[in-house]
Amino acid sequence: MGTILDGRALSKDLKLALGDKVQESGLEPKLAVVFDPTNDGSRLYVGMKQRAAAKVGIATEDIAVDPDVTTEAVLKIVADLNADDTVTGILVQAPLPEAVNDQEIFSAIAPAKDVDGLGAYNQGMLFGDQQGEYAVAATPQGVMTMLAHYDINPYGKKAVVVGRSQLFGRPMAALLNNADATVTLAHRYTPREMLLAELKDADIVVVGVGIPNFITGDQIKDGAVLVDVGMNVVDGKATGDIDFDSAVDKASFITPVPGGVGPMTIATLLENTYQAALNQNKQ
Ligand SMILES: NC(=O)C1=CN([C@@H]2O[C@H](COP(=O)(O)OP(=O)(O)OC[C@H]3O[C@@H](n4cnc5c(N)ncnc54)[C@H](OP(=O)(O)O)[C@@H]3O)[C@@H](O)[C@H]2O)C=CC1
Ligand SMILES: Nc1nc(=O)c2c([nH]1)NC[C@@H]1CN(c3ccc(C(=O)N[C@@H](CCC(=O)O)C(=O)O)cc3)C=[N+]21
Repeated sequence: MGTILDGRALSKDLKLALGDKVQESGLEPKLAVVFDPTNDGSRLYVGMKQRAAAKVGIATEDIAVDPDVTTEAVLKIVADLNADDTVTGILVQAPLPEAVNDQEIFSAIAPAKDVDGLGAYNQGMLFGDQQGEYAVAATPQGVMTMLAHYDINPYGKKAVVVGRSQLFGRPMAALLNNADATVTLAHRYTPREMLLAELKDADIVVVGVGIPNFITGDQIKDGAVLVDVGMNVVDGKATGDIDFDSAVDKASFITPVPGGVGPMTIATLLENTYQAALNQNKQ
């Protein structure tokens, strides 16, 4: 049976250490969270992020947008937060209402306050594998932290990332590439046979498409590392994109859902928020 990559336990340790760092720093980080309160997922995840922030000494301020809000109105909200010196980090929880172009909003966040690393500046730094201080998207960065914790080194490995969103797949592929894996980035238009051939050959598979049990044990190589980013609700329960029961015996390592990538995302967001406050204080 594969070893469980226990994101919940690791995130607890990270948050404990972070709480100490925040306290010792004397900083007062404040994270502004812009979100659509009519989206059930956003309400749930924003609530989780705020409770976790409070525990490590990071203040939050929520800014709920109206369902009929325009891109212009959200750009104004972001501009005001950029100009507010008491706000050290800004998180725009995706998705915002239909009419809003999320990517345009991410890129309007001042790079130093873009704690989710989703704006063009921070993503550009990541894609160029640039040196220096910049925030990396919390979900893929959390996955890398988890791999490192379990001594899983992507160097020289074949990695397949399924899903290519700005939030997950694109930065995930960039991080694995920067770590010297050979990376395939699959998506909706990857022919089924091509995807299956890639999966059979992959040492590391990271999946986030939003389809319950999209990947099954028979599709993967013996001893593969499986990371499940998917977060679906099936019969009221959090369910991933990997069919855990059929995959666990073939994998060398596997993340559970819940308790895998999700908690790592939150811990990483908080670390990014502390780091942003620290960097702003240096200037
Ligand atoms: N645990 C966590 O911390 C997080 C979990 N999530 C979860 O991860 C999942 C994906 O989220 P997100 O990236 O934001 O979602 P998006 O809807 O933005 O992206 C979904 C991606 O999956 C691809 N896709 C859809 N269908 C298929 C298919 N049949 N075969 C291959 N690829 C396919 C899409 O391809 P195309 O680009 O061609 O349309 C797209 O790139 C969701 O379940 C979400 O809840 C997301 C972020 C954080
Ligand atoms: N700008 C932005 N940044 C994000 O990071 C972002 C986003 N927008 N939009 C939506 C997705 C989704 N997401 C999750 C984070 C944690 C859990 C999480 O902790 N899940 C628990 C389970 C929760 C449950 O039981 O339902 C777990 O996996 O153990 C889930 C999902 C962050 N996202």
